[in-house]
Amino acid sequence: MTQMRIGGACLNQTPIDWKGNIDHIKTAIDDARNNQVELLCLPELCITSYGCQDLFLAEWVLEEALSQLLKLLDHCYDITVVVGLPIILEGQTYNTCCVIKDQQIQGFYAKQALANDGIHYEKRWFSPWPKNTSKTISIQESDYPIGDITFDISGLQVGFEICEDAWSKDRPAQRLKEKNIDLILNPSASHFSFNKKQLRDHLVQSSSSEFDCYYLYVNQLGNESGRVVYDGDILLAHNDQFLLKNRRLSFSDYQLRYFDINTIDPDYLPQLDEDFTTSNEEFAQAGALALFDYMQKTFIKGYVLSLSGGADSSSIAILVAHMIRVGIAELGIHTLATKLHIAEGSYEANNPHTAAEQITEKVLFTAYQGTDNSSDETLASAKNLAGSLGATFRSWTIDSSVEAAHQIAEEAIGRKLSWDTDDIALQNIQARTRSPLIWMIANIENKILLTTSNRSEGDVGYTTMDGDTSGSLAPIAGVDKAFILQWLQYAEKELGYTGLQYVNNLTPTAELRPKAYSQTDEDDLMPYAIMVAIERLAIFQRQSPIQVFDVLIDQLKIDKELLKGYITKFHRLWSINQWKRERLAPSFHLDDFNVDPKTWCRFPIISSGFKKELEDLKKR
Ligand SMILES: Nc1ncnc2c1ncn2[C@@H]1O[C@H](COP(=O)(O)OP(=O)(O)OC[C@H]2O[C@@H]([n+]3cccc(C(=O)O)c3)[C@H](O)[C@@H]2O)[C@@H](O)[C@H]1O
Ligand SMILES: Nc1ncnc2c1ncn2[C@@H]1O[C@H](COP(=O)(O)OP(=O)(O)OP(=O)(O)O)[C@@H](O)[C@H]1O
Ligand SMILES: NC(=O)CC[C@H](N)C(=O)O
Repeated sequence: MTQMRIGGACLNQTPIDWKGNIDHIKTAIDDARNNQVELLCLPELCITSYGCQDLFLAEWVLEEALSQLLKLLDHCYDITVVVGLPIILEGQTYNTCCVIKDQQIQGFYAKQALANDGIHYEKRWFSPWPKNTSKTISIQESDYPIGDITFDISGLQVGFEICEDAWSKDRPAQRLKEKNIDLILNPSASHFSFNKKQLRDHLVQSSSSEFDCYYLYVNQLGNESGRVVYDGDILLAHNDQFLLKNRRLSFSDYQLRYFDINTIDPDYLPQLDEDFTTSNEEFAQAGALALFDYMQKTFIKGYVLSLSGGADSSSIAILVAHMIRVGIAELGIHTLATKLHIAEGSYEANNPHTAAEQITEKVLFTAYQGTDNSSDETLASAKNLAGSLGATFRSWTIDSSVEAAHQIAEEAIGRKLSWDTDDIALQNIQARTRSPLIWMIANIENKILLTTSNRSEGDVGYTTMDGDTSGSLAPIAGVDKAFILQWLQYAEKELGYTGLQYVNNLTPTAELRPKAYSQTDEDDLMPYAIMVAIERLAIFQRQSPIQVFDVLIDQLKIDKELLKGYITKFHRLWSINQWKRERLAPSFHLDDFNVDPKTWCRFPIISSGFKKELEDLKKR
């Protein structure tokens, strides 16, 4: 029974940031060595970073990755390190991890099952390694084994699964069991989505008993390349028991956890950190982390937000403020400020509460842009919320610009505009008039304009293109409106953002029609709860309109014709608005699906719009 201190380190990497990535790797190795860790596992593809996309098709990237690996060897003294990188062999690129023991390469395990569903497109870049085979790769005149291989590390028999390998039916672990492997290492890049942690936990725990081994799982961390957040799990299990479990979604560059396996010390206890459990907790932390990494990695000076006092824009203001507050709590004031490029001396270094407000004022610029159709309630809501967070807040009206646009358009078309004939155009010009002003502030302040699009709006195109869609990052476009509404209640009551009390008492409205029309989103569309139910079946579960109807007629207990109307409206609006989804700003993947064509959901821009299927539904 080989006793050994084994460890895992999650890393927050960035595509082709060679220096930054290697620095994180070296720091984690030093930390591990200083703590007498003998075997350290790092995440999948951590030299290049996982999200390099088509850069993996560029030969120079593969060459540079190998050259970085070779430069890293010297640093791997008195320790065994598992480090991930792409490797090219006989014209094929493989997703591998390299085992380095005391500065010497021992070989490369190559991934067999490539992740190619949901947000993953690995088959575009990599070839799957055929099971039960291995080859030799020559690097600088030395030969190393590569493929479906295992390693003897100081008497410990070690095998691998790289991320998707473990999620596939024909798992390498089944064959590793036959080889009496002691330890399976799983370097991963497994993206965050609500409640997915439970799947990972189950995978690691059950693998340890099913394959009768220690199972160590190490995930990538943070918003690596713009859209996707990685949880940074470090999990170790044996005999169905967890021995290591860290708190996910850390703001640190890396986290290290280690454990002495096969120890004879009966008092040596599992080290299990408290973690986020609910989707509400996860949304707050993952959203804040995604914005934090976006800001620190792009070197921008902060965020600009057109703040209406309604649910969508307010939820984004909270996420930005939360980024600063949890960042201070985890990293301390100075480190958080440094990472956000905030000058020392511009905040109180010893008072977290005051510093949070001072940093929020610098990072977040908000503006209320009223029209005749805006209400006192939304203005008060926006002002109070911004004030409670310490954000910069300005208020102005856009009526004169809207009026000027009316006059020019009326002259151009030779008639007066009216709400009876030009409803949508008159709504859209207001949303569009807000856009140039708030973009201008973003330009002046060198900040990113956040767009407030949510997933429900994306479904049905309930948003003005180049108006309220304006912006270069859409933090909440991955979640539906019903989720946002209930999350705001949670944020007020559980996270202590009491400035939300006004927001939480408003009914969602675009405030684009004159007040006499008393416009609400749900009157324009349908109840959000119904839209979310239709969306889940039609988009996530890929059911036909009739299949959606058959499920919901039992579930919702609403009038048959009314339900048919909602389903028809959803599909009609979904189809004609694909072009809009193609133009939404990049968003974070947070739920188990999204409607962003660049990640989870592809749909034709031109289609029949479910013509036959909706006619069939009518006859149901
Ligand atoms: N297939 C296609 N491919 C490419 N482009 C296409 C297209 N079909 C129409 N278009 C173009 O798109 C234009 C229509 O799109 P767009 O101008 O965005 O406007 P549209 O989608 O017609 O209207 C915007 C909707 O969003 C609602 N809204 C707006 C703003 C804020 C809020 C809120 O909740 O606060 C709600 C508003 O009440 C209205 O129902 C057409 O005039 C046409 O030029
Ligand atoms: N009076 C306003 N001042 C500033 N921005 C506004 C104003 N009205 C609308 N906007 C911008 O347009 C976006 C779209 O409006 P929308 O109504 O969809 O969102 P919301 O107002 O944040 O939430 P809700 O839909 O719950 O009212 C807002 O999020 C905001 O960015
Ligand atoms: N990198 C991967 O192989 C990821 C795929 C895996 N199914 C996950 O999401 O965790």
